[in-house]
Amino acid sequence: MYVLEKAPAKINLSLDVLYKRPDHYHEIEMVMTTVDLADRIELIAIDQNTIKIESENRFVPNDDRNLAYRAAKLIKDTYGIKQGVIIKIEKVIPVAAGLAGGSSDAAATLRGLNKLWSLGISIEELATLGAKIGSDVSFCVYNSTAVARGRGENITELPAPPSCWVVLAKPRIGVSTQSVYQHLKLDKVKHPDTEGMIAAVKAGDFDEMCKNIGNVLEDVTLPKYPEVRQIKKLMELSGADAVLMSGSGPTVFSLVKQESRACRIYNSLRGFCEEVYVVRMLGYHQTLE
Ligand SMILES: C[C@@](CO)(OP(=O)(O)O)[C@H](O)COP(=O)(O)OP(=O)(O)OC[C@H]1O[C@@H](n2ccc(N)nc2=O)[C@H](O)[C@@H]1O
Ligand SMILES: Nc1ncnc2c1ncn2[C@@H]1O[C@H](COP(=O)(O)OP(=O)(O)O)[C@@H](O)[C@H]1O
Repeated sequence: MYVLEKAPAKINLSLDVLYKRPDHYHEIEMVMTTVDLADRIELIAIDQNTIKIESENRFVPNDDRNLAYRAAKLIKDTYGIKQGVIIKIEKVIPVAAGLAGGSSDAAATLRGLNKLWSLGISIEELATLGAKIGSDVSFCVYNSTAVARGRGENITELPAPPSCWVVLAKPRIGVSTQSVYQHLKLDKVKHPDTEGMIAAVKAGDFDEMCKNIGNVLEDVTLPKYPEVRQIKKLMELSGADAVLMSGSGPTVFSLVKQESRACRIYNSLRGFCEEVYVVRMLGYHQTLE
């Protein structure tokens, strides 16, 4: 018996930080969606009561540090499951990129094991479990478009945004999410209009969506890593409708209506950046059933 799950990357259309909380997390408000750049997760039932991770990507741990391993352990411990599983991860999403690849693998594992072991857990319950693994996992469980509040685990779903091309470019640097949050000067940031973004998504208004795009974490990552700023500039000059850094970075994405422009941005970035992708905006949950 096996189950296949698609684990798409997320992008933050808007990301606002409201205040620092006593538990050292930040209270945030973000509009998030998914793009068609996805890891493939295969879950294979085995008789032995163990969890085994198989991945060929050298940046992905294949032990209990893997977020997919943690997801399987959590579901086994919570529901007293004595069966085991092999989790094969075919990595497509760049690692430590601000695209929540690890969180999406964990979420796909939660959804997939719910099917493999016929547990009948609701999506809300899976999202609550996911929050124990990381702040972005709850959103990734829904795997659609949503406003995320709290530390990221409080999810209100939205309709899929108007579809468009998304060009993603990741420079060869790693960014620590924790450090970016730590260095944020909240008294200095320009807050994005979250309500404006929500209204644009609900109305399916691409131009308004582009106007309301914003991410306060750029204030930390852009000055520290000039290559991220350069990628933004290059995308803007190449005709993107909107350009933003995803999450804490370093990936930058463009939203583009016209395919020919998406190709132009891709080509101008390829000479500068190794990891560049042109994909469609997804924004809704896809299954094989
Ligand atoms: C910035 C965002 C935006 O979507 O994404 P990424 O850039 O990581 O993709 C998220 O908020 C990241 O979510 P995630 O990567 O799951 O974070 P976690 O593992 O829970 O936390 C990593 C660290 O980030 C900080 N953190 C995270 C979330 C939050 N609301 N406030 C915080 O201050 C904390 O210092 C925490 O120790
Ligand atoms: N399944 C996984 N895929 C990718 N990274 C993982 C996974 N499990 C654990 N990690 C670890 O999580 C860290 C953050 O990875 P990732 O989720 O790709 O980035 P981000 O939080 O920037 O979106 C990586 O440094 C990696 O070592």
